[in-house]
Amino acid sequence: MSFPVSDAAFAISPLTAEFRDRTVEAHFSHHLLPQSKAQLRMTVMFCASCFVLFGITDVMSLGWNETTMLLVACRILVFFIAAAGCVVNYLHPHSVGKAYLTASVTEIICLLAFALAVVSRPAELPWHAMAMSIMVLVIYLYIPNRLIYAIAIAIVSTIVFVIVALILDRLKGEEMLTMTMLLTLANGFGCIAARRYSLIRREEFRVQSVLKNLSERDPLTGCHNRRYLQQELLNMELSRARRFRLSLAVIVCDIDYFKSVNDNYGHPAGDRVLVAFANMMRGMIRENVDSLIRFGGEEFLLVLPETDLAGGMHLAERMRAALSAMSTQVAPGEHVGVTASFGVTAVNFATVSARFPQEALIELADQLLYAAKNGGRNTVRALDFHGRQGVHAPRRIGNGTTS
Ligand SMILES: Nc1nc2c(ncn2[C@@H]2O[C@H](COP(=O)(O)OP(=O)(O)OP(=O)(O)O)[C@@H](O)[C@H]2O)c(=O)[nH]1
Repeated sequence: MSFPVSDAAFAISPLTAEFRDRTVEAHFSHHLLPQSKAQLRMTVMFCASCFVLFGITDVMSLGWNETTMLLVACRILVFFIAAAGCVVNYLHPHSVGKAYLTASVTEIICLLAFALAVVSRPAELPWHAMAMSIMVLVIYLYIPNRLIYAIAIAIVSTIVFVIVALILDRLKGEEMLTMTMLLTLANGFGCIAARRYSLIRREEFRVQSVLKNLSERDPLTGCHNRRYLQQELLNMELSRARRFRLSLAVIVCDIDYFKSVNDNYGHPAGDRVLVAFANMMRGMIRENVDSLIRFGGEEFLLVLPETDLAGGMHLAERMRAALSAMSTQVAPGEHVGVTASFGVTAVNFATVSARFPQEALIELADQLLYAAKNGGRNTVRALDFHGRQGVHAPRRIGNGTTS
């Protein structure tokens, strides 16, 4: 996972202790999902098992009668609801919402069953108050859930418990006050600790994302860098295309006579031209599908999944035409226009079955780029990749000519 990051993207809402930006929050949740699901499974089943085990105290307190049977049945129901939630999460390993739903539903059903035990065994109210404090802490700190859901469930259940205690009228005034204060403290400390935990995990995620971006992206243009292309992206896209027998196109492009831009207008002006070129190309590709890589100084590479040679050529030609019609302001009143040369290749895994090193595809696109440079620049050269190179004469488009 990698996405362009800015400080603003990592702003956290003080109310929810989550990232304000929903996309960043979704990245964060998915990043933690395997760990959260494992923790959810373990904690929910452990809590549900303990809850069933406490059925022994129902039998010891009430004997074996209809109320006891109802309580034990409720405890077993909680266990099965928790288990069903775990199965649902196992079947939907990528769903964050189902993890939160399982946590919340199990907690609510468990608290309802607990309320029944409290009403059925009113003499043990002080013990139930202690159990309630522990349950509140478990909700805040032990079962992974959104903080706002945990707060809502813990506070509402505490209020309901206090109301039930008042109705049962088993405690003296000062006992009632002590119990309410202890439950309030459990909620306060639980909430503060859960909030801190939530903030610390998000800060860790922010640091990790920033480091990942530094290692995978070019700081000037925000494009992915060559390291990311060679170590992750190309291998991943080639494997996917091979698995589903799809086409994959690669475009390599390089600004023509870029040295003269630096020489005539200065290095900062050259930087502006590079950024403008990268932004222009980024605006023309499919978001979250295609990738734009800064391959070298003024050389860029595009990886286009599910794209054949015709599609790659069409895009390269549109980019070539757009760049040659564009000018970049490099100083007040000073504009620079540049052109670029393009090499395009595509491999179709419906027909190519032989394995080849991933560099071979880039090498062919690079050779086509240099053919475009030698052929006069501001041109697109394209050739299908067959697993071997140089089988056909490259097709040349651009400058109004196609052959
Ligand atoms: N401003 C700026 N210039 C860069 C950057 N990276 C590389 N360059 C410059 O890009 C220029 C590349 O020049 P050459 O390799 O000679 O290529 P060219 O002038 O574009 O000529 P052709 O590619 O043959 O059309 C060099 O002057 C590098 O210093 C950068 O990040 N910013």
